[in-house]
Amino acid sequence: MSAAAIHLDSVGVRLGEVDVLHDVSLDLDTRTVAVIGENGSGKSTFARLLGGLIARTSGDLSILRFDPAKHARVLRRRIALVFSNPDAQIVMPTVAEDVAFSLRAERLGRDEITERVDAALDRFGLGALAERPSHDLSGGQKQLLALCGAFVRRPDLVIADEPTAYLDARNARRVADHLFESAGHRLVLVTHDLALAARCDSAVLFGDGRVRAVGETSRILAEYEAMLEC
Ligand SMILES: Nc1ncnc2c1ncn2[C@@H]1O[C@H](COP(=O)(O)OP(=O)(O)OP(=O)(O)O)[C@@H](O)[C@H]1O
Repeated sequence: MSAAAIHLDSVGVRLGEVDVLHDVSLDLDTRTVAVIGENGSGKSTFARLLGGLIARTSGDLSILRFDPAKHARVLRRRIALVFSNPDAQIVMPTVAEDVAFSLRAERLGRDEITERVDAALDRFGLGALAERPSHDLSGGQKQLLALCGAFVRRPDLVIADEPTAYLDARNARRVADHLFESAGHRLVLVTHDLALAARCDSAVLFGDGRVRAVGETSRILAEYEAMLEC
Protein backbone atom coordinates (compact mmCIF):
# COMPACT_ATOMS: atom_id res chain seq x y z
CA MET A 1 0.00 0.00 0.00
CA SER A 2 1.25 3.50 -0.89
CA ALA A 3 2.46 5.80 1.88
CA ALA A 4 0.65 8.79 0.31
CA ALA A 5 -2.43 10.08 2.14
CA ILE A 6 -4.53 9.62 -0.98
CA HIS A 7 -3.53 6.87 -3.38
CA LEU A 8 -5.34 5.73 -6.51
CA ASP A 9 -4.08 3.12 -8.92
CA SER A 10 -5.98 2.74 -12.22
CA VAL A 11 -9.29 3.62 -10.58
CA GLY A 12 -12.44 3.58 -12.68
CA VAL A 13 -15.94 4.66 -11.66
CA ARG A 14 -19.07 3.67 -13.56
CA LEU A 15 -22.38 5.27 -12.60
CA GLY A 16 -25.41 3.65 -14.17
CA GLU A 17 -24.46 3.12 -17.79
CA VAL A 18 -21.75 5.78 -17.82
CA ASP A 19 -18.00 5.38 -17.26
CA VAL A 20 -17.38 8.63 -15.41
CA LEU A 21 -13.78 8.23 -14.20
CA HIS A 22 -11.20 6.33 -16.23
CA ASP A 23 -7.87 4.91 -15.15
CA VAL A 24 -7.16 7.47 -12.42
CA SER A 25 -3.72 6.99 -10.86
CA LEU A 26 -2.60 9.54 -8.27
CA ASP A 27 -0.50 9.87 -5.15
CA LEU A 28 -1.52 13.00 -3.25
CA ASP A 29 0.41 13.87 -0.14
CA THR A 30 0.39 17.65 0.22
CA ARG A 31 -1.74 19.11 3.01
CA THR A 32 -4.02 20.92 0.57
CA VAL A 33 -4.98 19.79 -2.94
CA ALA A 34 -7.06 21.69 -5.50
CA VAL A 35 -9.17 19.72 -7.95
CA ILE A 36 -9.87 21.73 -11.10
CA GLY A 37 -11.21 21.17 -14.59
CA GLU A 38 -14.06 22.04 -16.91
CA ASN A 39 -17.75 21.31 -16.25
CA GLY A 40 -18.45 17.61 -16.39
CA SER A 41 -14.77 16.62 -16.21
CA GLY A 42 -15.29 14.36 -13.17
CA LYS A 43 -14.28 16.54 -10.21
CA SER A 44 -17.39 16.00 -8.09
CA THR A 45 -17.37 12.30 -8.85
CA PHE A 46 -13.75 12.20 -7.65
CA ALA A 47 -14.74 14.09 -4.47
CA ARG A 48 -17.67 11.72 -3.86
CA LEU A 49 -15.38 8.75 -4.38
CA LEU A 50 -12.88 10.05 -1.81
CA GLY A 51 -15.73 10.88 0.55
CA GLY A 52 -17.09 7.33 0.41
CA LEU A 53 -20.39 8.35 -1.21
CA ILE A 54 -19.74 6.18 -4.26
CA ALA A 55 -17.53 3.14 -4.80
CA ARG A 56 -14.90 2.48 -7.41
CA THR A 57 -15.69 0.00 -10.14
CA SER A 58 -12.06 -0.99 -10.74
CA GLY A 59 -8.53 -0.31 -9.51
CA ASP A 60 -7.06 0.28 -6.05
CA LEU A 61 -7.72 3.15 -3.67
CA SER A 62 -6.51 4.07 -0.21
CA ILE A 63 -7.34 7.16 1.81
CA LEU A 64 -5.37 7.92 4.97
CA ARG A 65 -4.00 4.42 4.28
CA PHE A 66 -7.42 2.75 4.55
CA ASP A 67 -9.25 1.07 1.71
CA PRO A 68 -12.77 2.60 1.72
CA ALA A 69 -14.21 -0.69 0.44
CA LYS A 70 -13.05 -2.38 3.66
CA HIS A 71 -12.90 0.41 6.23
CA ALA A 72 -15.81 2.69 5.38
CA ARG A 73 -16.72 3.22 9.04
CA VAL A 74 -13.23 4.29 10.10
CA LEU A 75 -13.03 6.70 7.18
CA ARG A 76 -16.48 8.15 7.85
CA ARG A 77 -15.23 9.25 11.25
CA ARG A 78 -12.01 10.74 9.91
CA ILE A 79 -13.34 12.50 6.81
CA ALA A 80 -15.69 15.49 6.69
CA LEU A 81 -17.55 16.51 3.54
CA VAL A 82 -18.61 20.05 2.66
CA PHE A 83 -20.70 20.79 -0.41
CA SER A 84 -22.01 23.91 -2.12
CA ASN A 85 -25.58 23.18 -1.05
CA PRO A 86 -25.61 23.24 2.75
CA ASP A 87 -29.37 22.44 2.92
CA ALA A 88 -28.54 18.83 2.18
CA GLN A 89 -26.31 18.74 5.26
CA ILE A 90 -28.59 20.39 7.79
CA VAL A 91 -30.75 17.88 9.63
CA MET A 92 -31.62 19.16 13.09
CA PRO A 93 -34.14 21.86 14.09
CA THR A 94 -31.76 24.32 15.78
CA VAL A 95 -28.25 25.48 14.98
CA ALA A 96 -26.68 24.08 18.17
CA GLU A 97 -28.53 20.75 17.83
CA ASP A 98 -27.38 20.45 14.26
CA VAL A 99 -23.73 20.88 15.22
CA ALA A 100 -24.15 18.44 18.14
CA PHE A 101 -25.67 15.90 15.72
CA SER A 102 -22.32 15.71 13.95
CA LEU A 103 -20.81 14.33 17.16
CA ARG A 104 -23.37 11.53 17.57
CA ALA A 105 -20.88 8.78 16.66
CA GLU A 106 -18.09 10.05 18.90
CA ARG A 107 -19.33 8.59 22.21
CA LEU A 108 -18.68 11.79 24.14
CA GLY A 109 -20.25 12.84 27.45
CA ARG A 110 -22.93 15.54 27.46
CA ASP A 111 -20.56 18.16 28.93
CA GLU A 112 -17.89 17.54 26.34
CA ILE A 113 -20.44 17.74 23.54
CA THR A 114 -21.69 21.10 24.87
CA GLU A 115 -18.13 22.37 25.21
CA ARG A 116 -17.13 21.32 21.68
CA VAL A 117 -20.34 22.64 20.12
CA ASP A 118 -20.03 26.02 21.87
CA ALA A 119 -16.37 26.37 20.87
CA ALA A 120 -17.15 25.47 17.24
CA LEU A 121 -20.11 27.88 17.07
CA ASP A 122 -17.92 30.69 18.41
CA ARG A 123 -15.14 29.87 15.97
CA PHE A 124 -17.53 30.15 13.03
CA GLY A 125 -19.24 33.30 14.34
CA LEU A 126 -22.51 31.44 14.98
CA GLY A 127 -22.61 31.73 18.79
CA ALA A 128 -25.46 34.26 18.76
CA LEU A 129 -27.53 32.03 16.46
CA ALA A 130 -27.21 28.84 18.55
CA GLU A 131 -30.93 28.53 19.35
CA ARG A 132 -32.22 29.76 15.97
CA PRO A 133 -34.11 27.32 13.68
CA SER A 134 -31.39 26.07 11.37
CA HIS A 135 -33.53 26.24 8.24
CA ASP A 136 -34.21 29.95 8.81
CA LEU A 137 -30.55 30.89 8.36
CA SER A 138 -29.37 32.72 5.26
CA GLY A 139 -27.47 30.75 2.60
CA GLY A 140 -24.10 31.99 3.86
CA GLN A 141 -24.98 31.26 7.49
CA LYS A 142 -26.08 27.74 6.48
CA GLN A 143 -22.76 27.19 4.76
CA LEU A 144 -20.96 28.29 7.93
CA LEU A 145 -23.19 25.90 9.90
CA ALA A 146 -22.34 23.01 7.55
CA LEU A 147 -18.67 23.85 7.96
CA CYS A 148 -19.06 24.07 11.73
CA GLY A 149 -20.64 20.59 11.73
CA ALA A 150 -17.74 19.30 9.65
CA PHE A 151 -15.01 20.80 11.84
CA VAL A 152 -16.52 20.03 15.25
CA ARG A 153 -15.58 16.39 14.63
CA ARG A 154 -11.90 17.37 14.21
CA PRO A 155 -11.54 15.49 10.91
CA ASP A 156 -8.19 14.41 9.48
CA LEU A 157 -9.37 15.10 5.93
CA VAL A 158 -11.89 17.67 4.68
CA ILE A 159 -13.30 17.20 1.20
CA ALA A 160 -14.97 20.38 0.00
CA ASP A 161 -16.83 20.60 -3.31
CA GLU A 162 -17.44 24.22 -4.37
CA PRO A 163 -17.93 25.29 -0.75
CA THR A 164 -18.03 29.00 -1.62
CA ALA A 165 -20.23 28.81 -4.73
CA TYR A 166 -23.24 30.69 -3.33
CA LEU A 167 -21.53 32.96 -0.86
CA ASP A 168 -20.95 36.72 -0.89
CA ALA A 169 -17.33 37.85 -0.97
CA ARG A 170 -17.04 38.23 2.79
CA ASN A 171 -18.55 34.84 3.63
CA ALA A 172 -16.57 33.20 0.81
CA ARG A 173 -13.39 34.59 2.35
CA ARG A 174 -14.48 33.46 5.80
CA VAL A 175 -15.24 29.91 4.62
CA ALA A 176 -11.98 29.73 2.65
CA ASP A 177 -9.98 30.96 5.63
CA HIS A 178 -11.50 28.24 7.81
CA LEU A 179 -10.68 25.59 5.23
CA PHE A 180 -7.07 26.72 4.90
CA GLU A 181 -6.41 27.27 8.59
CA SER A 182 -3.77 24.80 9.64
CA ALA A 183 -5.98 23.01 12.15
CA GLY A 184 -4.40 19.64 11.59
CA HIS A 185 -6.59 18.56 8.69
CA ARG A 186 -5.80 17.83 5.08
CA LEU A 187 -7.98 19.47 2.45
CA VAL A 188 -9.16 18.36 -0.99
CA LEU A 189 -10.90 21.32 -2.59
CA VAL A 190 -12.95 21.07 -5.78
CA THR A 191 -13.34 24.54 -7.22
CA HIS A 192 -13.80 26.67 -10.33
CA ASP A 193 -12.40 29.63 -8.36
CA LEU A 194 -8.80 29.66 -9.56
CA ALA A 195 -7.74 32.23 -6.97
CA LEU A 196 -8.94 29.83 -4.30
CA ALA A 197 -7.26 26.89 -6.04
CA ALA A 198 -4.01 28.89 -6.06
CA ARG A 199 -3.95 28.73 -2.26
CA CYS A 200 -3.50 24.93 -2.39
CA ASP A 201 -0.11 23.21 -2.21
CA SER A 202 -0.78 21.00 -5.24
CA ALA A 203 -3.45 20.60 -7.90
CA VAL A 204 -5.06 17.92 -10.04
CA LEU A 205 -6.52 18.85 -13.42
CA PHE A 206 -9.35 16.63 -14.66
CA GLY A 207 -10.60 16.41 -18.26
CA ASP A 208 -13.16 13.95 -19.63
CA GLY A 209 -13.00 11.81 -16.51
CA ARG A 210 -9.21 11.46 -16.64
CA VAL A 211 -6.31 13.10 -14.82
CA ARG A 212 -4.77 15.50 -17.34
CA ALA A 213 -2.07 16.92 -15.06
CA VAL A 214 -1.02 16.84 -11.43
CA GLY A 215 1.67 18.67 -9.47
CA GLU A 216 2.66 22.03 -8.13
CA THR A 217 -0.35 24.38 -8.19
CA SER A 218 1.03 27.29 -10.22
CA ARG A 219 2.19 24.95 -12.99
CA ILE A 220 -1.15 23.11 -13.15
CA LEU A 221 -3.11 26.38 -13.12
CA ALA A 222 -0.98 27.71 -15.97
CA GLU A 223 -1.69 24.51 -17.94
CA TYR A 224 -5.40 24.82 -17.30
CA GLU A 225 -5.51 28.49 -18.27
CA ALA A 226 -3.62 27.73 -21.47
CA MET A 227 -6.08 24.92 -22.19
CA LEU A 228 -9.09 27.23 -21.65
CA GLU A 229 -7.65 29.78 -24.10
CA CYS A 230 -7.42 27.19 -26.91
N1 LIG B 1 -25.09 9.35 -11.34
C1 LIG B 1 -24.63 9.57 -12.57
N2 LIG B 1 -25.01 8.80 -13.60
C2 LIG B 1 -24.53 8.99 -14.85
N3 LIG B 1 -23.65 9.97 -15.17
C3 LIG B 1 -23.22 10.76 -14.18
C4 LIG B 1 -23.69 10.61 -12.84
N4 LIG B 1 -23.08 11.56 -12.08
C5 LIG B 1 -22.30 12.26 -12.92
N5 LIG B 1 -22.38 11.78 -14.17
C6 LIG B 1 -21.66 12.30 -15.36
O1 LIG B 1 -20.28 12.25 -15.09
C7 LIG B 1 -19.61 13.35 -15.67
C8 LIG B 1 -18.79 14.06 -14.61
O2 LIG B 1 -19.67 14.65 -13.67
P1 LIG B 1 -19.11 15.44 -12.40
O3 LIG B 1 -20.29 15.96 -11.64
O4 LIG B 1 -18.14 14.59 -11.68
O5 LIG B 1 -18.33 16.65 -13.11
P2 LIG B 1 -17.71 17.98 -12.52
O6 LIG B 1 -16.33 18.09 -13.07
O7 LIG B 1 -17.86 18.01 -11.04
O8 LIG B 1 -18.64 19.07 -13.20
P3 LIG B 1 -19.08 20.55 -12.73
O9 LIG B 1 -17.85 21.41 -12.78
O10 LIG B 1 -20.06 20.92 -13.79
O11 LIG B 1 -19.70 20.45 -11.38
C9 LIG B 1 -20.70 14.22 -16.30
O12 LIG B 1 -20.73 13.95 -17.67
C10 LIG B 1 -21.96 13.75 -15.61
O13 LIG B 1 -23.07 13.87 -16.47
